[in-house]
Amino acid sequence: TEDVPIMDITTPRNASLSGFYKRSFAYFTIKERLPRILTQSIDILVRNKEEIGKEYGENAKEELKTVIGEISKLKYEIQTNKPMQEIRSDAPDAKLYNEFVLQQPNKTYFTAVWLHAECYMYRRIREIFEQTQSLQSYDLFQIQKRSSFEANLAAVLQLSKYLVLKLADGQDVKSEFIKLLKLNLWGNQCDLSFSSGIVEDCSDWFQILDSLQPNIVSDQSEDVWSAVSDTNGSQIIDIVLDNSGYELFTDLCLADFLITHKFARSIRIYVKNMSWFVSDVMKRDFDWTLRQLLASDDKDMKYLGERWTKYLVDKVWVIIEDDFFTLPHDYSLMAATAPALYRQMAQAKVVIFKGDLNYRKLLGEKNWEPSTPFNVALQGFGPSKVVSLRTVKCQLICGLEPGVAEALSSKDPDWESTGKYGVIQYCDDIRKLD
Ligand SMILES: O=P(O)(O)OC[C@@]1(O)O[C@H](CO)[C@@H](O)[C@@H]1O
Ligand SMILES: [Mn+2]
Repeated sequence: TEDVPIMDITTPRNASLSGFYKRSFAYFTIKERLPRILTQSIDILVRNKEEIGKEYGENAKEELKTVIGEISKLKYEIQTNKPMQEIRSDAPDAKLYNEFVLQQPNKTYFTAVWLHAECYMYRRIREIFEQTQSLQSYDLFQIQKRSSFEANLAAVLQLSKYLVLKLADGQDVKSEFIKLLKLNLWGNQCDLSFSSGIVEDCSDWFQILDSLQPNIVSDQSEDVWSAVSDTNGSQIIDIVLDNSGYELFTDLCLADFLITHKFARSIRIYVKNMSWFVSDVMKRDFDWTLRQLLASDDKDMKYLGERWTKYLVDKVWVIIEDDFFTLPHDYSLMAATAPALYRQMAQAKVVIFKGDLNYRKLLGEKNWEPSTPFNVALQGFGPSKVVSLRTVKCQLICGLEPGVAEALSSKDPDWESTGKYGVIQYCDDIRKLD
C-alpha cells in the first residue's frame, strides 16, 4: 500500500468513515481485520476439505482449489488497494452493487467509504461461491457460527431457565423487560468478525448486568418500554437481527417475551440472505439454532424450541429475507431503493435494529458530532419508531450528552472500538428531509 495517498489523521468531523484516514478503526479493519478474516476462512476450508468433499461431492474438492485461489486474490486486491471490480452475477442485487460502486467518487478499498468497501468484500465472497457448480450453497462462516453457539451453551441454558420460570410470571413486567433489553444489548458483544473467528464465552450476564449500567452511554430504555407497551395501534414488532449464536438466542428471548406479555401479536424477524460479516444470521442459522434447542437434553431449552417452532408455524413469528440488508446502501436510502420493504416496516409498532453494522447504516457511516440527536443522525430514515441496541465497536456515535464522548476518550482512548460500551437509542420523531 506504499503508493496509496492515505492521510495520517483521524476521521474529520462529519466525514464518512474510510480507510483513507490512517488513524481510524476503518483503516485498521481494511489493513488488518479483513485480510485476517480471509486468511482464517482459507484455513478452515483447507482443514475441512475432506468433510466438504463428503457433503458436496468429489467435484467440490476440485472446486475448493479455485475458491481458495479466488479468496486469496480478493485478499491481495484489498491489501494493494485495488478498485472494487464489477460483481459478475445475474443475481438482482449484483446489478445494484455495480451501479452503486460506479456512482461513488472513490472506488478503491482504502479510499471508498468503509461501509461500502466492507459490504463489497462479503458480496465478493458470495460471488466466488456463486461461480462454482458444487458449492453454490456453501456458507464460508457456518462452522464458526455453529461453534460459537456451542461455546455459549452455559449462557443459553441460564437464560432459558430465566425466561421459562421468571419472565413468564407477569410480576413487574416493565423491569423484567428492561433487564431483558439490556441483556440483549450486551449479547451484541458476541460477534465473530470482531473476535476474528475466536469464539468467546459470554456467560453470566445476569450477574453483571447492574455493574454494566455505567457502560450504557446513552440509555433510552424507558422510551423503548413506553413504545413497546403501547397497546393502541399496530401490534407488529420488527427486529432486524445481527449475529448468530448467543446474541440470536437473546433476540429470540426478547421476541418471546413480547408475545407472552401481549406487546405484539406478531414479530417479523429480518435475516441476511448471504454469509455476512462472519457471524450474521441467515435463515439457515436460525433454523439450525431451533433444531439445537429441539434436540437439547435440557427441558427448558427443548420447551422453548417447541414453542418457537410453533410460533413460526402459526406465523406469530415471521422470518423475512430481503436483499436490502446485504447491500452497501445505508438506511437513509431504503425508501428509494427498497420501497416495499420501507412500507412494510412502516406497519410496525417499532423496529428494533441490532448491532454495530445496523448502527453504521442508521447513521449513514458518518462521523457525527457525538451530541448530534439520534433523529438528526438518522437523516430522514424512519418508517416507524426506531430502536437501536448496539455495543460500540467502531468510531461513530450520536445522541450523547455534551462532554460524554470527550470524557470517555480521555479515560479510555479505545472506548469506541472494544464493544465495552453500549447504546439503547430510540426515535419517534423523525426529521423528514425535503
Ligand atoms: O454488526 P456487528 O456484528 O455488531 O458488528 C460488526 C463489526 O464487527 O463489523 C465492523 C467492522 O468489521 C465493526 O464495526 C463491528 O465491530
Ligand atoms: Mn454482525
